[in-house]
Amino acid sequence: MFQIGLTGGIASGKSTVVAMLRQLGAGIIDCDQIAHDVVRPGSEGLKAVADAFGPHTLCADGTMDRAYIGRVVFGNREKKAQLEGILFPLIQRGINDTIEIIEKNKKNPVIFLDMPLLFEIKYNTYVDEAWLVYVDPTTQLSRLMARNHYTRDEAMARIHAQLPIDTKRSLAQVIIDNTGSLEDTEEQVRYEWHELMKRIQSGE
Ligand SMILES: CC(C)(COP(=O)(O)OP(=O)(O)OC[C@H]1O[C@@H](n2cnc3c(N)ncnc32)[C@H](O)[C@@H]1O)[C@@H](O)C(=O)NCCC(=O)NCCS
Ligand SMILES: Nc1ncnc2c1ncn2[C@@H]1O[C@H](COP(=O)(O)OP(=O)(O)OP(=O)(O)O)[C@@H](O)[C@H]1O
Repeated sequence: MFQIGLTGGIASGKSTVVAMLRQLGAGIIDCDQIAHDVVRPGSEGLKAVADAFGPHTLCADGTMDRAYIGRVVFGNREKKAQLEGILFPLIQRGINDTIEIIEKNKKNPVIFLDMPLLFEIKYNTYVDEAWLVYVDPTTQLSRLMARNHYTRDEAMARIHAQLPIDTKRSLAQVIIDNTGSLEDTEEQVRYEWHELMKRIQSGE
């Protein structure tokens, strides 16, 4: 089944575009959601993170203190690599399981993997196409700060934890520019979806 890696910078609008693609009939794999699932309370993933990052990893209710871990890893290359070393294999297993389920259902002509780190972990070599949700850096910063109530420094630490958006632009086959209005983005998504259906039907 045709697989597309959908990526972008943090707060570029991946979830927003994914909602539009789901409406059009795409199968979706949300890697952020899988990353949350693998550290659910009582999971092997959360135990491994707590063993590595100490007692502050856990909130009183047994869930992972995401804000604490975020403060530790964003802006610290070694700590981020340590967390990724624990979670990536578990996330990969979750992706494979989900692809199997979607392919068995045979309801979707194409699967979009919503993967923030598609290019960072070179996963683009495993998919048929890479689509980028682009947003200009100024708009990205203001949307991230508004959505997560981060300070400018907190937002920048997260933006700089990924490849520069222009590097991602050079690696993508399709670019959806989400800088403008949601209506403008929706028009681009519809156009690219219909172009994709033509490519799949012609067997390109
Ligand atoms: C560090 C954590 C705990 C912070 O949790 P928090 O709830 O604040 O953020 P959330 O998980 O919603 O991620 C928000 C955005 O941060 C960015 N981000 C997440 N992980 C990473 C990473 N390892 N490197 C760079 N950016 C990342 C992505 O753009 C993501 O969409 C969390 O991001 C995490 O567990 N990251 C490691 C797993 C991972 O790499 N997931 C992303 C790819 S699947
Ligand atoms: N075209 C747009 N115009 C105005 N606001 C937008 C637009 N697209 C997205 N947003 C807003 O910007 C924020 C980020 O969008 P979204 O959550 O879809 O990004 P994301 O790439 O999925 O984020 P993350 O990397 O954190 O998962 C949200 O608050 C969303 O409502």
